[in-house]
Amino acid sequence: MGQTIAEKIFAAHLRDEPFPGTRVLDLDRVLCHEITTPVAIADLQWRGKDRVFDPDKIKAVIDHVTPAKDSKTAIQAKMLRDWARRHELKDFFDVGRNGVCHAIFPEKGFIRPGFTVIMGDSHTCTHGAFGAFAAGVGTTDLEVGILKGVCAFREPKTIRINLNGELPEGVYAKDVILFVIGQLGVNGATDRVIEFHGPVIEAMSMESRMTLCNMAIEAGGTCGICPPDAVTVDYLWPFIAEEFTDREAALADYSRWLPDADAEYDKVLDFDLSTLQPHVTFDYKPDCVKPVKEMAGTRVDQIYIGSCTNGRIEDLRVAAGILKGRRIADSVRGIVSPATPQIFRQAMDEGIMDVFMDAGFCVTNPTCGACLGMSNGVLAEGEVCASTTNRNFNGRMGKGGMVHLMSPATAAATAVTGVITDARALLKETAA
Ligand SMILES: CC(C)[C@H](C(=O)O)[C@@H](O)C(=O)O
Ligand code: SF4
Repeated sequence: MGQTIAEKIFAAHLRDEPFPGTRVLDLDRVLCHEITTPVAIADLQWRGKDRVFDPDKIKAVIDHVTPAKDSKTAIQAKMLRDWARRHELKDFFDVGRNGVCHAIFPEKGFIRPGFTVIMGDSHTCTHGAFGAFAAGVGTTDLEVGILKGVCAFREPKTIRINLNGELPEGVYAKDVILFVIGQLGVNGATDRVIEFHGPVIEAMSMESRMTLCNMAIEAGGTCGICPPDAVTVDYLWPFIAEEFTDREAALADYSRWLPDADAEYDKVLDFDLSTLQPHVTFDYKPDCVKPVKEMAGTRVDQIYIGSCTNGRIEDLRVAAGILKGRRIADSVRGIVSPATPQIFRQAMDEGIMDVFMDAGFCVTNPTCGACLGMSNGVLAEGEVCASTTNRNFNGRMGKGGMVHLMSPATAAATAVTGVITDARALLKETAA
């Protein structure tokens, strides 16, 4: 019987099969941040097991609230920092060099096709964009991962989603994933891996594929996976050039992770996206989605562009394309958080930061901050935020606040008008 991508990765990493349906896998990466890892560190210390399985394979960053905003977050950061130093982790990103975990780790080339990756963070699924199996885990699994470099998973069942056609202009990966979550529902992929296929994926950059896989968890998915291809190889080339004679050789090697033609899927879904509209969420669940035009005119107070979903250079470029020569509405405040220092610098070099500042945006350092309502843009009760993030749960960005999830293009257009707006209308104006 043929295998899916996840089944191939599982077979190549199998360490043990303690019970039928459960597989213990060797891990290639254990990723850490300052919110969940300190809990694991404290417990390992308490058990007298303050050790790490491999200081090269464990990567750590302070990203959720940084620089620290109060004593609590300062202590969390210090615990991670002291631990990273104590165990001589090869890669640890502290203030000044830090960025949002799911943006900075791929940017440094840490994720490769066929890898197994865990992190104490639900959006670890992002890394599946590279053809890896990447899953968010709880504290106990994180502790075992740190200590032994293994993790137990259920046998992977996969939903295959074929994204057919060609995305219309002004429609982006975020619109695709919001639409897909709307179709699946918030539990539609629970305990399932989502394999994305089709011409829409093939045409996507790695940044867009990360946006797509990032929100697999919002449909309950363990991991979103894109098949590795020439786009993957091009993105990784600076990091893998010494391993392979040329890009063709890398592509040939990575092709072993592609699913077999006779792979068995739990479900296969086909969507033709040739007429897809920009999408936005309403209410407090990520599967409550509508075309932007049905929400047009909805008042907002704040616009947030950033996060592990949409804080990458491609996102900032799209938003700046709409903001250039325009100012945000007097009734709103705009906040942009480039997801990593490299993205920040690139945006400065390309004049994108000037566009944001001229438009009236506040530019913050790279951090999760506002995304989970912890710093740099918390909403007051009754306030509404147009946001490029991935969660619209009640109070997510501040108690009593409401979040509408959307693409960077829709967010930028909404900043200009002060109400939810289809960016294509503004783009037409620019062209005229
Ligand atoms: C802090 C962390 C545990 C959390 C997560 O796992 O998702 C955060 O990143 C989020 O997005 O809410
Ligand atoms: S940017 Fe938001 S969703 Fe992503 S890891 Fe940070 S808090 Fe979680």
